[in-house]
Amino acid sequence: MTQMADDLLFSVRGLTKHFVLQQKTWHKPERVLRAVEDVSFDIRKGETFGLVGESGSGKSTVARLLLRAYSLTSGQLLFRQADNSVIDLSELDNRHMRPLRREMQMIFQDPYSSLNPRMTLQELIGEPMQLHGYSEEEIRTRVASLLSEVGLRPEYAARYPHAFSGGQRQRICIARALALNPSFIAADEAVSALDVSVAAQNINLLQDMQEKFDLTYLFITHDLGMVEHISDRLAVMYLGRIVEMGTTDELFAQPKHPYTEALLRAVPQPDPRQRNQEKRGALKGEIPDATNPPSGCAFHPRCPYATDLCKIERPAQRAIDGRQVSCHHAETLALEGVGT
Ligand SMILES: Nc1ncnc2c1ncn2[C@@H]1O[C@H](COP(=O)(O)OP(=O)(O)OP(=O)(O)O)[C@@H](O)[C@H]1O
Repeated sequence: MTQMADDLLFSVRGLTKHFVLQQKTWHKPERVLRAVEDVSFDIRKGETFGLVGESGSGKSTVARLLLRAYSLTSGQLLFRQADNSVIDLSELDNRHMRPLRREMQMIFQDPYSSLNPRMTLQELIGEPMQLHGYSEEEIRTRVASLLSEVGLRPEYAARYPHAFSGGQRQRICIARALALNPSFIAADEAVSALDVSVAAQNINLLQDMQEKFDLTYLFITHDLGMVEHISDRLAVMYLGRIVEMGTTDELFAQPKHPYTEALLRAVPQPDPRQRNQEKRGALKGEIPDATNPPSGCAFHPRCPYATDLCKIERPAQRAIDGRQVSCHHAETLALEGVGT
């Protein structure tokens, strides 16, 4: 039988996803896009694990791999099922994944496009239950209770999504995600499109739901400011790899990877003394092409601390002060965090 520590929901080892891009001209060789490369982490039961990094760093691909919306190029993906048994999802085909899908759900950034405008809230939230054979009566009762759980009135069930604001539509998505009583929800930029105050309300709702229904979250965002209050632990991704991983408090207070420091610089600071965006370590340039990654450390072309070694040799991931870091100079750099 497959084993993992009792307190874990997911144990991910060597997760890798390459997309083979077909060339338009037949005589050109295929190009391989390394979206996720040798990523390992654990997600503990009941925690919120944050995944941060710029657009294109591979966050959504990791979430889709965890839910097995994509096949893996390689790696191991252990998951604890509702009956407490552990299963390796990496080898399962669609048919064997089907019964497991109810335990894992995803919420996306854009509540406008992820809700079918021609379906009522009753149909939208009830659909997953219908697919799993619930009776009409069970569905009606559960939709009404889910609507009130997410702060919407049960009588809204007959309405269509266009009648609701962006924040309310996101709540409809949350209700739909909760319909089958999952143990795990991946929230992919779930509140990024919302105004700050509406985003904060929906984060509070997610936290309330987590406590009430014993949920474990993977919370994905490009905005470090968003994860500070919701995530227990964080992994920072750059060009398909995790460059730093640790508790949110530690990463914010004292980053050990220059990329984490640079992302922290972009977090708006309420304290005017900390508002200088041009400080040492501010992020310049763009994330490189994942079909042609830089040599050595992939971050070296943008890193203010890069040395010749960084250009040649890719740093291994090492444990430093209880954190996982891949930077040649992590022990010697005195990087700046933000006051928490
Ligand atoms: N289905 C796909 N086919 C080919 N390439 C893909 C596919 N999905 C993602 N990619 C590529 O994989 C890389 C990682 O993308 P991914 O969406 O996982 O990043 P991300 O960090 O979630 O960014 P974003 O927030 O923009 O989605 C990108 O270079 C992207 O273009």
